[in-house]
Amino acid sequence: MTDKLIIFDTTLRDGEQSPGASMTKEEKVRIAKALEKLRVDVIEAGFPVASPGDFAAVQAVANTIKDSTVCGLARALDKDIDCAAEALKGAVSARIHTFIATSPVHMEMKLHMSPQQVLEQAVQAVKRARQYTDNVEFSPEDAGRSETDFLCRIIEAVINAGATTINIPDTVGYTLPDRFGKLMAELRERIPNSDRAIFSVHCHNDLGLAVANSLAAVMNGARQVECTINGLGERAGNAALEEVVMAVRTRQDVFTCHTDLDTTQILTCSRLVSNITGFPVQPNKAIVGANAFAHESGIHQDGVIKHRQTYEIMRAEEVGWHANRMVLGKHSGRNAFRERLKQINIEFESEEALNAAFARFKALADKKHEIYDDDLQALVTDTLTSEHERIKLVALKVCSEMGETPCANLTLNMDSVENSVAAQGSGPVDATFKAIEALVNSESRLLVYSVNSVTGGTDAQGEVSVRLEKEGQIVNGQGADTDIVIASAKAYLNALNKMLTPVDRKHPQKVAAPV
Ligand SMILES: CC(=O)SCCNC(=O)CCNC(=O)[C@H](O)C(C)(C)COP(=O)(O)OP(=O)(O)OC[C@H]1O[C@@H](n2cnc3c(N)ncnc32)[C@H](O)[C@@H]1OP(=O)(O)O
Ligand SMILES: CC(C)C(=O)C(=O)O
Repeated sequence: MTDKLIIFDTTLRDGEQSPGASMTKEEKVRIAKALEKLRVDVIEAGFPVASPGDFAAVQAVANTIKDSTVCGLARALDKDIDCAAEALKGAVSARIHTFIATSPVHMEMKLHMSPQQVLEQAVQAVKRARQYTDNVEFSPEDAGRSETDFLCRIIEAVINAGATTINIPDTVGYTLPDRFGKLMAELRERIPNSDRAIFSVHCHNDLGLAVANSLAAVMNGARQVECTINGLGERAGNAALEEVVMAVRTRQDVFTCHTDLDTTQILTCSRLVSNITGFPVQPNKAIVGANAFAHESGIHQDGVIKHRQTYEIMRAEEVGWHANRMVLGKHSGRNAFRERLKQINIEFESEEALNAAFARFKALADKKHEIYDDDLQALVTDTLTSEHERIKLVALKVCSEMGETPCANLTLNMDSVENSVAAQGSGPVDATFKAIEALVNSESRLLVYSVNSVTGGTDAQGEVSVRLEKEGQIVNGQGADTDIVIASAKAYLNALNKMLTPVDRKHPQKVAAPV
């Protein structure tokens, strides 16, 4: 039996630091539940001292999750640590993660502290955290640019103070795999009490090396990897969980460790995170991109038909894809629909939820020849997110003709009252958004608008993402339909519904209520 590699997911903390990826408490809990089902070992749920909203989110995750350890981040300050401990009180298994920067540039220019002061503050922080839990992680921030001698001194001291996990972050994505691997080996070898802690790694992707650096560290003894779903994270992101996990699983000839993850849940997690944050997954993204297991050219197809391993190093099913083409169409019934969704790891909590998704499926099958797994994922996500919306799209008709100003005739149901309006715009989507605003009057600003084709062909579903801003509050919305104008209207309304639902947002005072 090989060693266990601990998977520490930080989608809800470092992932959320990605500009525009801010999540509500409810969204964090939904993602945490999916991560628990994926069987990640540790979920870093947030930075409790950052805001009352993040405190509440970490608390909600801690109170919900039973099978994964829930972790909260804290600077090396008493108030941060006390706050994290308070937020984590309800957790079955809790970890406090405290950090302080150790690179010369951070210590001198940011913290204005000497190395000795940093060392003493780190020790004090770990001791404080140990008063609350015996599961304490310490990170020397910017370790990738820190002096190795100082790293050895501070790590030895924090282990003596009670740190049980030592995380080595490449905070700015500066290191190279070979050197980073050697750093991990050297630290483990030189620090006399290194065997009393688990060594971990946390890499950023500024040079596109986050996964490579993480794997180099694992090859040199790291037994925890910090990563995020879809590689979400500050700036260029963190190491992608799906890539790290599948590399270790696929190359068991090289790695002397394994993870306990249920990898078949990877795709579901990826879709959920993409849907909630509004960050689409690029088609050629490893493991979870739409093309990751698609074969397009004749020679490849010929090889795969003769022997799958000619061009496949993993099976699509291992990460939640269904390798075979969908055979669902407009003549399929509810049971086939339910069965197919079960196979791609989607289950419904109620018969009503299934019926709503089935009705959409039938409407889509009338418009589209083939329904792929991607279409089903988009359709179901759309169903799940639209269940509790205050504003619903009832009807939309757009006129777009060369030489004429495009116009949109729109009917919305707002809090059970139907209203209609006509509006003009510079294009059909613009006219639609103007019509929505004429009825809702949210006074929000459109920051981002993007369209993604879910599958190939002119009858593919368009997946639209929008980002709206109002008085500092930013929300993302998604919508999918074979008609991209309707998908756009759905996405805009999805964002407005989030904005207009005044439930426990990070800045509740800024939520616009009037409809
Ligand atoms: C590498 C990483 O990803 S670390 C995590 C980064 N994530 C975040 O910063 C998101 C959450 N952050 C926040 O909400 C805010 O920055 C807060 C609540 C933590 C602090 O807010 P403020 O008190 O207004 O401070 P501000 O953010 O302006 O500056 C950070 C302060 O913390 C200090 N600091 C930074 N890191 C640490 C640390 N690990 N331990 C102790 N102090 C630290 C800085 O030196 C600075 O102190 P100063 O005000 O005396 O100059
Ligand atoms: C808090 C630490 C681990 C971090 O996020 C980083 O250094 O990137």
